Amino acid sequence: MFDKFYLCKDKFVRTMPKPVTGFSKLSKHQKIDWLITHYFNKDESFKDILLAYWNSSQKLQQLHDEFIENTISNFYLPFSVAPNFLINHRLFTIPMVIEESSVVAAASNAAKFWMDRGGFEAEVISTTKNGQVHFNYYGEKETIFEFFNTIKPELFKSIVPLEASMKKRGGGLLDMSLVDKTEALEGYFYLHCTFETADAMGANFINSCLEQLAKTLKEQAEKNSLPLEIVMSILSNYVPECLVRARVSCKVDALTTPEFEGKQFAEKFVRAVAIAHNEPRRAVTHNKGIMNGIDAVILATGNDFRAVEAGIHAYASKNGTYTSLTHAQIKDDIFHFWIEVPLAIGTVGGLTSLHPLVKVALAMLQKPKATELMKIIAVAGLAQNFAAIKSLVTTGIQQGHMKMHLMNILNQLEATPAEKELAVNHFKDTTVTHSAAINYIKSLREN
Ligand SMILES: CC(C)(COP(=O)([O-])OP(=O)([O-])OC[C@H]1O[C@@H](n2cnc3c(N)ncnc32)[C@H](O)[C@@H]1OP(=O)([O-])[O-])[C@@H](O)C(=O)NCCC(=O)NCCSC(=O)C[C@@](C)(O)CC(=O)[O-]
Ligand SMILES: NC(=O)C1=CN([C@@H]2O[C@H](COP(=O)(O)OP(=O)(O)OC[C@H]3O[C@@H](n4cnc5c(N)ncnc54)[C@H](O)[C@@H]3O)[C@@H](O)[C@H]2O)C=CC1
Repeated sequence: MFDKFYLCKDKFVRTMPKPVTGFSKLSKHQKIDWLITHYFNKDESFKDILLAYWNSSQKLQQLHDEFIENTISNFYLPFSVAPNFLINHRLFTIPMVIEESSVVAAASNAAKFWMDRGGFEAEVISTTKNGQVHFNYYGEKETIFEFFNTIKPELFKSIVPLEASMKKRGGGLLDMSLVDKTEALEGYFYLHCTFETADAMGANFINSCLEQLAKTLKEQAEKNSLPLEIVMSILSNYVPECLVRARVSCKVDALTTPEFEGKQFAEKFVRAVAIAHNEPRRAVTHNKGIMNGIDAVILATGNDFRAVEAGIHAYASKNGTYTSLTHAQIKDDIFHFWIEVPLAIGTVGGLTSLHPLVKVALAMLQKPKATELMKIIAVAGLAQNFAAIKSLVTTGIQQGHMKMHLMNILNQLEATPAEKELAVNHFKDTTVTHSAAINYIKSLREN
């Protein structure tokens, strides 16, 4: 498999396999064979695994193959649902795609809890996206600002054909301004452009507009003998003007359950959120719990989770310190809990109309507009955070999480269906730990 071994600091190290050219032009089978030869010591069992995940429908498999490049197989994640989400008085079952046990149970648990207490309220605060044309200019500042103001109508005109359809949908380029960043970086300016993109996330639409704007800017600069150099044109995934808020509230007494007293629970809960507001080490984990919900719906609805993640974490740091995305308070004996997150997502475009399971997810959500989906996603994040904090300040996270994780441990131990049934019963009233599960299965097998 490897070309040769060589000695390095008294250890034998295997050399890297040879680089390959033209890999992208090989067929799928050839790509797999190349990998099996060069990385798997010709062990065909790896090939069997890859092939076992191919879809039996050739058409469906080809669709997946063509989503990205150099595809060799499919990587499954569970497609799950969390029912009983009452959002603005409408009941939803939310599709979730995630690998981590207990997330869906937690979302369902929080949904059920709040359904009995009036449900979630959600509102979209704003929907504006943005992008920049970054350029270098080392001349007089006054000249470039004057030039920009003169050619602004020309810039708008240059993208008219590109935005015609988007305009019909109520979207398009909203405005443009010239930003001077020379204090941060010598000679650095950018055109800051704002857009509405209706039901699309809009990345490709915005990028096309920006590239045309850059071209026009360059042409006009040349006409006016202005020494201006375009560096790049790209949308921003920081979208603090594309914001959604979701909230729950109820009387503190209404939080009382057989396990805990409402006032004490609410105070501890508010304290936990305050800790996340004041300590970045906690804030990161707190927000990770929120992203459990958000990412799962983003994935199920075919949206771009990298874009959403990057934007949300930047928003969590907007005041200079990384902090909680959720807020909680008790006012006049009412418990309030809310989230505010930027979400540039789409219900058309991208993968949304291509992946058959995304179609199922969007149909399950009653074919939402992008603004509706923003609300649902924010609610999923809030619910997830509520469930996690509820556990953290009462039973601790491990009790519920490990109860759900038990099946993964049993699968690792290759437990039989009978062993699984016995183990689930055994751990109903006993805390699950990895070693406790191993010992239990061991004891079953010894007897
Ligand atoms: C795990 C639970 C829900 C158990 O909670 P429980 O009270 O033991 O649940 P239950 O068995 O009494 O069932 C009540 C309801 O919970 C849901 N539920 C319950 N079990 C299931 C299941 N198997 N499948 C689907 N739904 C389930 C379901 O809605 C069910 O109602 P029903 O369907 O019976 O009418 C609870 O302990 C919980 O919410 N824990 C929090 C778990 C969590 O947050 N997990 C995320 C992973 S940990 C992490 O990554 C984030 C973290 C924690 O670090 C973030 C942070 O620090 O902030
Ligand atoms: N930095 C980033 O976030 C980047 C993301 N991307 C990718 O771009 C994709 C998203 O870009 P989009 O432009 O949204 O997708 P897209 O390129 O599929 O375009 C969506 C198109 O749908 C049409 N459309 C039909 N009905 C519409 C409606 N009701 N509202 C709005 N548009 C409607 C419009 O022509 C619109 O331009 C994602 O796959 C994302 O991963 C691409 C480049 C960079």
